[in-house]
Amino acid sequence: MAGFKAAPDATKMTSTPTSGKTQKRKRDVEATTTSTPTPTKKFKKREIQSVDEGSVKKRSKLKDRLQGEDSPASTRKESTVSAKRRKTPATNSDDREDKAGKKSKNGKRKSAEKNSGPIDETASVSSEPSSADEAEVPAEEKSTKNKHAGLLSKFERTKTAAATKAKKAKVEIEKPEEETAEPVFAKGLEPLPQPENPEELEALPTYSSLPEWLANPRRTSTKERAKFSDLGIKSDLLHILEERGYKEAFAVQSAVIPLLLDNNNNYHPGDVCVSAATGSGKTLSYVLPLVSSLKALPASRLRGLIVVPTRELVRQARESCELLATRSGLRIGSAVGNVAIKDEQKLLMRVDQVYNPATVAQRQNPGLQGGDWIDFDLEACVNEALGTNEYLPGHIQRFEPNVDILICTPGRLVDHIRYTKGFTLKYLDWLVIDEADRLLNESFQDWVDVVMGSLDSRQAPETFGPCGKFLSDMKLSMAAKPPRKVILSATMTRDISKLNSLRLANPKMVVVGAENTSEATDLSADRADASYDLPPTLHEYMVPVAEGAHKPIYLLHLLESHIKIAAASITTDDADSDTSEDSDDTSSDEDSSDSDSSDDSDSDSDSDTDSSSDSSSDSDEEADPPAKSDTPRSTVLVFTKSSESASRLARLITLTKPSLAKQIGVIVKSNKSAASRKTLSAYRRGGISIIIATDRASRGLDLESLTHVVNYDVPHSITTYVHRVGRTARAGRSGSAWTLVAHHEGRWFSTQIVNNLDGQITRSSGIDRVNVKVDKNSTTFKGYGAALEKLEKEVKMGGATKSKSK
Ligand SMILES: Nc1ncnc2c1ncn2[C@@H]1O[C@H](COP(=O)(O)OP(=O)(O)OP(=O)(O)O)[C@@H](O)[C@H]1O
Repeated sequence: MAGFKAAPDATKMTSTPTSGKTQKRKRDVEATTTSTPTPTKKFKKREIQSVDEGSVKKRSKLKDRLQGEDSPASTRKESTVSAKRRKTPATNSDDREDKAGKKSKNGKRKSAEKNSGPIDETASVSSEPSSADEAEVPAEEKSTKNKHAGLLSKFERTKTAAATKAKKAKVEIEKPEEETAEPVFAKGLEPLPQPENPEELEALPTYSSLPEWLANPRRTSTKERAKFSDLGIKSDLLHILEERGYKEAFAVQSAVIPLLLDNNNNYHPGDVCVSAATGSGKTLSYVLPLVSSLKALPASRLRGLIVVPTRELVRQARESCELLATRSGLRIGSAVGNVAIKDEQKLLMRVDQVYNPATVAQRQNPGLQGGDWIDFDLEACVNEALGTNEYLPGHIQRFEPNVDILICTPGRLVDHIRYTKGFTLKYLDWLVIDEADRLLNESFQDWVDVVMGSLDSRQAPETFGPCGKFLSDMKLSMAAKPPRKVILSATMTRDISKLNSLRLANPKMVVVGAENTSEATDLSADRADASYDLPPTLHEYMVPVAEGAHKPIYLLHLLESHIKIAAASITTDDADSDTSEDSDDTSSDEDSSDSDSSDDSDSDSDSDTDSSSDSSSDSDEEADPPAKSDTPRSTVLVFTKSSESASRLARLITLTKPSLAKQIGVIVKSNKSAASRKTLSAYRRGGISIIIATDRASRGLDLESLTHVVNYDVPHSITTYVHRVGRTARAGRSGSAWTLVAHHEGRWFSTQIVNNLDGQITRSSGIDRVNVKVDKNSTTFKGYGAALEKLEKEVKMGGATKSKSK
C-alpha cells in the first residue's frame, strides 16, 4: 500500500518495543516533523487529526490482527496505544486541548533539544528512523537532558511572553484615545426653534426721580434781553454799568438778577441754581445783586463768600466785585493758595477791643482748666506778661474778618476756617459757588463739609449775643437765617446727591438755552448731566491729523493760513538770538516768581497793577505791538494735555518759526502764579497773541476778544470740550474752535463731539472739517525737523546741567 509506505515511520514507531514514554516522544517527534516547531492551536488540531487518522488505520489493522494476522505482543501494545487514542475523539474540547497542550509541551521540549545542539529539524527527522540508535542512549541521561532543555525552553518562553506583553502594552498606550472614546450624539436635544426677539421699545419713564425744581427748571431763551434799570438795580450801580459799556442785561442776568434781588429779611426767598452757556455773563448776574444788597458797615463783617476753583478766576471775580463796589464802601478780599497763610491772615483779619470784664477776670485767674487749653493763646499770654498789650481796662481782643466779600479757592477757605483765629461764617448772607460742577466733583479738603459745619455753628446761642444766651437759658431756641446760595456753571450738574450736600433751601433752577432746543435740554430726563449749550456765535472745526508726530506742523499751518496770526517782522537771524533771550526771560520769570508771590499777597486788591517787576520784562515784549488796523487782531488760546506738552510746544514753535517767538505765552499748572499772571497781562496789553495752556485755563477765564481756540490735544471729556471752546465767542462775539484730531483720538471725538451721540451738546450749527496737507518739501517741514533736533539737544543739556547742579 502506497499510503502506508509514504509514512513508514509512524508504523515503525508504533511497532518499536520501547517504553510508553519513548513511544510518546517519538509520536511527538513525528508531530514536530509535520508541523511548525511552535506549538499553536492549529498545530495541535492538525496533530490530533493525524493521530486520529493513525488510530483509524490502527483500528482497522487491529481488526485484521484480531482476525489472526498479527502477533499477540504487538496486538497488546497496539491496544494500549489505541485505548489511549480511542479516548481522544471521545473527550470534549477541553480535554482535547489538554492533550494537545501536553503534546505541544513535548514538542517544545523536543524543539528545545534541537535548539540546544547544532541539529536541525531535518536531521532530527532523518534520525527518527534509527530508533535503534536512540534506544541505545541511556534512559537517565536522556531524562536529565530533557529536564534541562525543558527548563531552558520554559525560561525562553517566559522571556518571549514578557517581551510580547510589554510590546502589547506599549501599543495600547500609543493608541489614540479617540479610538476608544465613542462619539456622543445629542439625540433629541437639539435647540428648540425660538421666536424672534421682540423689538425693544425705549420706555420713557412716566415720572421723574428728580425733585420738581430740578425736573422743571425755569427756562429762558438766550435771546432774552432786559434793561438794567428794569431789573431794580440802584442808580449808582447803573451808572457804573453804563460807564463800563454794559447797555442791557444778558439773558442770564435778566432771569437771575430779579430772583436774587428779592431779598426780604422776613423769609428765605430760596436758593438759585443757574445753568447758562460759557461767556453768557453769569458773573455779573450774581455780583450785581450781592453788591447791591450789602450795605457798608462801620466795621466790616464777612457777609458775601464767593468760591471758585482757580486763582485766575479769583482774580477775575474780584475785579468784577471791585468794579461794582467802587463807591459802596464795601471791602473786598481774596484768599488763594500761593500766599503764606500768615500774610493773608494779616490782610483779612482785624483785631477789635471788646469790653468784656468777665473774660478778663477769668483770664487773670491763674489756673487753666479743661477746655481753657483749647483757647489758650501763647502769644497773647507773653504779650500780657511783657505788658505790651495796649488793651483798655476790662477789654479783650476779638478777631474778626475785615472784609465784606471774600473771593477764594476752596482749599484756602478750609485753611482759614480751620486755622485762622476768629475767622467765621456766622454773619454770612451770600454763598456763591461758581463752576459748581467742578467744585462738587472734587474734594478740595472736604470743603463742602467744612463750610456746612461752619454754617451750622451759626445756630449757637452766642451768635445772637447776650439776648441769645438769655433765650437759650430759657430753653427758647433761635434760628439764624441761612445764607442765600447761588450755584452756577455752564455744565451744571443735576446729580441730586451732590446738590443736596449744599443743603439748598427752597431752590430754583434757571436754565438759559436756545429757544428751539427745549427738547434737547429736557432736564426731566433722569441724567446726572444735562445738555450743555455752546455759544450760538461759535464756529467749530475739526482738522484730521494724518500723523500724530506732525501735529506741530498742522498747528503752524492753522496759525498762518486760517487763524492768520500776525507775526512780528523780524529777520530770522535776529529771531534766533531773540528766541534764546526769550527762553532765558521765561526761566528768569519763573525763578523770580517766588519773590513776586510775596508782592502778590501784599497787593491782592491791585492784582493788575501789582506786577511792577513784570512790567520791565513785559516792556521788551511790547516793543513790537501789532499795528492797529480796522480788522480785530487774531488771538488764539491753544490747549494741550499737560504742562510739559505746553512748554515743549511753545519752545518747538519758537524754534520752528522764530518770527512767532515773541507772540507766545504759556499758562501751566504751577505754584508760580507770576508767570501765568504775566502772560495774561501781556495778552491784555496786546503784547502776545498766542497763549499755550493746560486745562487750568479752560474754566471761567475771560480773555477779552479772544478770536480762536485750538484743541491741540483732544479734551478728555465733553464738559472739558465745552469749557475750552467757551473761551472764545463770548458775550455775543464770534469765535472759532479748532480741534486737531489724530488717528487714535478720532473715534471718541467723532462719536461724542461731532455726532454728539449722548445728546449732551446743544449747538446752533455743525462741525466743519478742514483738511490740511503737509508738504514735506516746505521750509516749515524742514525747519520743524531742525527744531526737533535742537530741542532734543536742549533737553539733554538741561538734564546734564541739572545733574551737575545736583
Ligand atoms: N450785560 C453785558 N453787556 C456786555 N457785556 C457783558 C455783559 N455782561 C457780561 N458781559 C461780558 O461778557 C463776558 C463774559 O462774562 P462772564 O465771564 O461773566 O461769562 P460767564 O458766563 O461767567 O462765562 P464762563 O462760564 O466761561 O465763566 C465778560 O467779558 C463780561 O465783561
